Amino acid sequence: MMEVRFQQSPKETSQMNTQELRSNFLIENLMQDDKLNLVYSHYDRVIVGGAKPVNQVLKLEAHSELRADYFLERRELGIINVAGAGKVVADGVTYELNKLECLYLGKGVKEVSFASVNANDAAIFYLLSAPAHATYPTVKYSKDQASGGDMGSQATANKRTIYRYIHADGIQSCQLVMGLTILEEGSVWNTMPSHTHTRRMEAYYYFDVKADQRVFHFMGEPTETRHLLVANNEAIISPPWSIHSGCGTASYGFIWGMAGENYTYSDMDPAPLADMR
Ligand SMILES: O=C[C@H](O)[C@@H](O)CC(=O)C(=O)O
Ligand SMILES: [Zn+2]
Repeated sequence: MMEVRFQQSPKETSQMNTQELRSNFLIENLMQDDKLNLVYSHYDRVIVGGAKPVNQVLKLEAHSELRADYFLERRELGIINVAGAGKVVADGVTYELNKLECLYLGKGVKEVSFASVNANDAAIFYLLSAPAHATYPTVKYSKDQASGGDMGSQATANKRTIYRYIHADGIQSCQLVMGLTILEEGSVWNTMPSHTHTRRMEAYYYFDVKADQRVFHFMGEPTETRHLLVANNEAIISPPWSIHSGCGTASYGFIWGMAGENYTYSDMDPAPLADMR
């Protein structure tokens, strides 16, 4: 199933109540047993998806909205598994994907399916897709192959490691940039000080959030911040003009991904705390 979400202006967003914010920017129920769910965002035409195969093999279908013969006819796809051992089959080739391994599939791959190795320890695949106009090769990366970077400090409760998988110095793509961030135990803040990049939208997917914990995710223009209460395995569509930053009630991990004008991970416009409201 695929849901389509259109864009919202900064002004419109500033007038939304909690439920309106949630239904526009939060993706609940992304990961459901034996389902492949997709949300098509009109911000840079990025598709956020989730596949949780338990007893079944799940196929990536071309939804009619794409008017394409197959999903990756004019798109590229990044896949990261956040749970038990899994398998992705792409045009007959099987790729085993363990927790926090990433697979990039380029434009032109016709058949894609997802399966778990053990039904009682199912894989959970997070998917992020953007339009593509050239084919880059299929590449798999483990977490160790990703270029890492330690950020933040214990004193500001944001000691974390950033793993970049799909980016200029890693797996090559047309426009997709993708990786993940792991917070150290006791660290709860991500992306603080926060930033915007009006040249690229961003999608967040929070994982390893304990069942009784939550992340307060902050969004909005730097001078009009709002928040969303986020539980495990939920995703967020972050408009290009919005900050994206979160504070958990315990540590967690999240997958970030971007698409849009440029391909420069470090291109960020800082939103200094003193200027934020
Ligand atoms: O544009 C980059 C993204 O917002 C994230 O990579 C930031 C992040 O993972 C972090 O600071 O924890
Ligand atoms: Zn960002």
